[in-house]
Amino acid sequence: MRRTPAGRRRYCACTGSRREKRQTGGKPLHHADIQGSFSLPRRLMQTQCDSNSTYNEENLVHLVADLFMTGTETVATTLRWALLYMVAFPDIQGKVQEELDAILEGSHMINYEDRKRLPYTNAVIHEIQRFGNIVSVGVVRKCMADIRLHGFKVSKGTIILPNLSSVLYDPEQWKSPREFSPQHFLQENGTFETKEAFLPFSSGQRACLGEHLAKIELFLFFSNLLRTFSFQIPEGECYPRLDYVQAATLQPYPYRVRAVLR
Ligand code: HEM
Repeated sequence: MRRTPAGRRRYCACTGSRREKRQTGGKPLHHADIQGSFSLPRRLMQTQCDSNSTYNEENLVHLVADLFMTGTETVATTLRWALLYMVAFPDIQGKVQEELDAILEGSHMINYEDRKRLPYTNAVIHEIQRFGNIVSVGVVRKCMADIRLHGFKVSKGTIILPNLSSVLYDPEQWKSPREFSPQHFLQENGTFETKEAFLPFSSGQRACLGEHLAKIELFLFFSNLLRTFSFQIPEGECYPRLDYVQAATLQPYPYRVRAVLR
């Protein structure tokens, strides 16, 4: 937030009552006056006077904070589950590495398109997300109107929590929902297939905005890590816990891992 030397925020006076306004000799500042004194992004300056625009400094700050929070915690937590499952199920880790070695040429820099040539690796990443189920109860939403949903009346103002675990662990959708099994995403001939019930990013109009970015990040980090290192339980350490700690997302218990250069 930009401040004047006196420490007060400076906004264009024509942006509406919610905005703090600085008076100069009794006259409110107009955005044209502010423009010269500090630099808001040009586009933001243009929308300051448009009361219908939601593109303003306050929203921008919230959006950037959202992106940092939703964009870092989620992928990092999924990768922590990924390494945990790889040390817990070394045979699956071995099969991923076999596939990476067989398909990718030595000096090839992995890119997202490569997932199409790596069905087993892709299936393992999907299973990590399904089994890890990090956003088990989705983001809190509020119903904006009286509606009927599958015969149920939902009143305006009702708080709704989408239960994503109910689909990710649905026994009617998955052969062995409580087991870590990449086969959930593989056809009999080894071809990758996703499922409608694979909804770690939720669905509908307010589904995760970062889904595509998250998928790219997960694929690139996971495949590069497994191509370079083998992950093991350090000598003398117990088999790691696979249950979760409840936080904003479902987290693995802290664990130590040994990364051996391949
Ligand atoms: C493994 C990674 C991720 C998972 C599992 C995940 C999951 C979710 C879920 C379940 C929601 C709630 C959707 C709903 O309420 O129906 C959500 C919302 C959101 N996610 Fe993600 N997310 C991930 C990564 C990211 C990344 C990388 C970004 C951005 C860089 C991001 C940005 C957002 C935003 C902005 C929303 C709010 C969307 C809205 O309210 O319209 N997410 N995410």
